[in-house]
Amino acid sequence: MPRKDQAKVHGSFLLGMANTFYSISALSSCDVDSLIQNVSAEDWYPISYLNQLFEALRETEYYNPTLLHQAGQKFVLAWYENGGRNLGWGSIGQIKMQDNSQSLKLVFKDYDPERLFTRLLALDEEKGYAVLEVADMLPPDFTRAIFYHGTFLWGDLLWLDLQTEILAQEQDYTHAIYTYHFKKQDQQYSNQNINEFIDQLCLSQPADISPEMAQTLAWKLKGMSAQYTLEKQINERSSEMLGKALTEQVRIRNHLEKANQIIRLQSMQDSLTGLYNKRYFDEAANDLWHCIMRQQEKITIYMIDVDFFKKYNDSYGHIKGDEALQIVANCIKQNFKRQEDIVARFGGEEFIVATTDATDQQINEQAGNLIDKVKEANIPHTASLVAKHVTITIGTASIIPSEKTKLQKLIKAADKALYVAKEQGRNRHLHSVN
Ligand SMILES: Nc1nc2c(ncn2[C@@H]2O[C@H](COP(=O)(O)OP(=O)(O)OP(=O)(O)O)[C@@H](O)[C@H]2O)c(=O)[nH]1
Repeated sequence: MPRKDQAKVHGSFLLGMANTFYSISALSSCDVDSLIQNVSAEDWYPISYLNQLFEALRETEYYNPTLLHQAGQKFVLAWYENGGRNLGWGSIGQIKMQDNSQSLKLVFKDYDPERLFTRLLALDEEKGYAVLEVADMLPPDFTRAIFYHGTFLWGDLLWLDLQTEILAQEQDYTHAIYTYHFKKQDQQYSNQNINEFIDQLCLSQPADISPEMAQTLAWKLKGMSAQYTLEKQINERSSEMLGKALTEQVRIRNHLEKANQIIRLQSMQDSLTGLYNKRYFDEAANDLWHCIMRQQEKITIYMIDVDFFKKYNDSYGHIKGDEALQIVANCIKQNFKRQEDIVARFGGEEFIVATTDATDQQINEQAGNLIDKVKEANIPHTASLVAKHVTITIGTASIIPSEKTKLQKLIKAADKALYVAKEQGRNRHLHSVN
């Protein structure tokens, strides 16, 4: 008798595990047959050999299903799979066999008697055979693939045959009663007398399921199958709904983001000219003020006012007045293009710019250029008292910010310069000397 962990495997063998179910059940009985023809069940393989074999198998295009290693319930198996190759390992946990001093004991493990029907039809410890009946939802092809026409050593039990009685056929499952025939391993049994033994066994121990029992089982299994189908449907439906909900959530979020962006933009923009509004200017100029204070540079404020704009509105109408303001706003935008320049509509026909222009010359140039740009825009203004086109007046003031000074004071100084420039005749620029 071989040691339990070095048990000898007799005959051919093909084992499929649940996770390889698809590849095996996809084979027809005929395919399984031809595969088994080439199976060579071998003695125990040492693990080092197995490792070598694993490596070799990776290089091989085709190979046959072979039990590479088995110790008790644990096994390692290689098999051919649709032109590819596969290796499996696992254990048989459902039924555990124990060998207690030569006598056979069956221990049912991990069994839910409510779920499956199992019973020992026959057990002869002296002769060493057992017949086990199991009702399951495993399709016969799968079960046959596990035990197909081979002998399988299970503990010290040799599996001999499998008979199937179909109870019910569902869309996904065949509910069946499987009758497993085991015998205690004994070297004296050749393949031939094993077959004789099976014949005897089948004759003497037919699986007897009463019609009532068969009906109860079929009903139970149908219930399980229906529950499974329902769960599957619910899962599919809930994932579909979840998918839709997530898509909707993303859509709403994008929509909200866009809306927020618009609101943010609207809250800082003047709708007529597209320039920043006064509120934004106050915040941004304040930041610039503190930044410039740290760097001890100059900050300059430009106050820009359209001349005789009331007269313009009176002569050309409010809509034309709006258009004129847009053109002037555009000229200002074109004139102050540096990143740190803050250009805003201060209110009405008045605009404000904060820059870091440092020298009087730079300030004069910028203001002069802007006056020229507005002139070049050539917006007719026959009611103006200083030109035939729209003109602007600019007042500027600059300072190196400090804790003692205030931005508002600088704006006031620029506004004062604007006022003085207006007094001096408009269409000009005046820089505050303070
Ligand atoms: N079309 C139009 N007019 C505006 C807008 N905002 C303010 N105004 C007009 O701008 C004019 C400003 O008039 P005033 O403050 O007297 O200034 P002004 O006529 O330009 O005179 P000076 O600045 O002294 O040259 C008013 O008639 C306002 O109605 C606007 O958005 N669109």
